[in-house]
Amino acid sequence: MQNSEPVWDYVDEHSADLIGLADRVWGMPETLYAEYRSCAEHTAMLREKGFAVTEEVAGIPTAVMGEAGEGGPVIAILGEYDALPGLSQEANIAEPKPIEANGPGHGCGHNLLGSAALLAACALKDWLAATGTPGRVRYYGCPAEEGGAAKAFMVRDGAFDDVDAAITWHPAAMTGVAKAQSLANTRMDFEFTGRSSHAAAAPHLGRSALDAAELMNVGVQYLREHVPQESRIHYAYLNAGGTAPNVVQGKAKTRYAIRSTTLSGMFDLNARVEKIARGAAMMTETSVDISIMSAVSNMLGNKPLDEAMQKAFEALGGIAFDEADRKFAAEIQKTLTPADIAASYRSVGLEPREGEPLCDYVLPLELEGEKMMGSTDVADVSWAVPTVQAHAATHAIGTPGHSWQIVAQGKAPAAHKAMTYVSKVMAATGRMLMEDETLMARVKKAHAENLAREPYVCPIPADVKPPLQPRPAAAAE
Ligand SMILES: Nc1ccc(C(=O)N[C@@H](CCC(=O)O)C(=O)O)cc1
Repeated sequence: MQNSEPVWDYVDEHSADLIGLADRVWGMPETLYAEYRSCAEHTAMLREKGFAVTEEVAGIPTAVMGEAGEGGPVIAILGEYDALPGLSQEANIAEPKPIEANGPGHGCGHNLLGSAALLAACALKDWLAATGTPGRVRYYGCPAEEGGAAKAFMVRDGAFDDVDAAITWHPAAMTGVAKAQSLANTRMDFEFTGRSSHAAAAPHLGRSALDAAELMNVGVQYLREHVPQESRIHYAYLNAGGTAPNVVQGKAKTRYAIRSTTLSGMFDLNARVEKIARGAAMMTETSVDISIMSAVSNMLGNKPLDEAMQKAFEALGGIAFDEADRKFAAEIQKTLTPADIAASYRSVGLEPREGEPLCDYVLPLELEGEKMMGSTDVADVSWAVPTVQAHAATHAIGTPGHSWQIVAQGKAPAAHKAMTYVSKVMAATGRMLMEDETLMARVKKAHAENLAREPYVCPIPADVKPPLQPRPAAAAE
């Protein structure tokens, strides 16, 4: 049973347009600061819906902001539209089939994320206008969540300085308020420089940068025993020096992701990994250049905001999937292992169940699941302003993140239902914040208490700029 809520009709009025946007963005997957076409689509939609548009937020060409309303509190709704490399996949089939070999794909559902956020902003805009309520709603189109920390750069640039609270969501297997838990994460690059030489004729004259990179990795393997349990350290080779074994490699480059449950813990860990890199350079008589590519904080929670959003979820009830939705989700589940399916339940604190392809209920707020060990740049917004995040079931229970199965389900009717649904949850939460001054006061008090415990230090050094990508020729005017 759905109780009535003044903003929901406005969501329904705009939902067809925004579902169209989600499907178009699905079809033009763009990664890490190259989201020129997706951002242009979001910008055009903001204009069509009558928002005042600010382009290139924080100097990032693929970030956009739209505002509507006057006076009152400022509520930010955060959207994303970046895709992932290597996950190209056709829609609405339950077998792996890339559209373009090794091409990008929406493997984290950000085509839905951005569109549903913009839909919620449209509904709040109409409601503000219809009721004459003082208040402003902003849609922030944020690029490069996957590794680019765009929101952290936007926070650093002051993009949220006059915002009172932020609302967002993420596509998921289960529906409910997202627990405020994520790891702070620094992406640090290590470029070793040695001296190349003939590996057989004059090895004694060479100094191997590849050896240095490998010794650093070995050093970090030993470090793992002596770090707090919930740390994560992983790496990729950006340059292994070349393909010729008869060359002493003069250059090698790795990228590390260094993660911890707290900001201060991450800063400690960063310093320890840096020491190992310098040790490896010393051992091999090479030099190392260390730079931070991007970094995000851990997520801060806000109990009064979580409780307000839970009310919106409960007023709305679960997502009304139909038999066709369940049938396709069941087909997808056949491509998953029992462990995949059990993991979805355990992550939210439920015992695994059989014969349930889609989540059509709302999780209770008290349910304690497993800690989320990933990272997100929403966390930096959560330090800047009180922030709440919803999860809505856009895909079959058990679907792993960053998989072809997410892409395949990314413009299915079930995903569209979840998108409209979660827009209603976000719009209702925003409406409560705009109307209820005592709620806003409690939300702000909880936020101030969080910051009093540990102040925010931007995890990105002052001299590091976002790794922007040039505008592709095809997208130029
Ligand atoms: N609700 C979610 C938010 C983020 C992610 C995620 O996979 N994030 C990436 C990138 C995170 C980052 O910005 O450091 C990661 O953890 O590696 C997954 C679910």
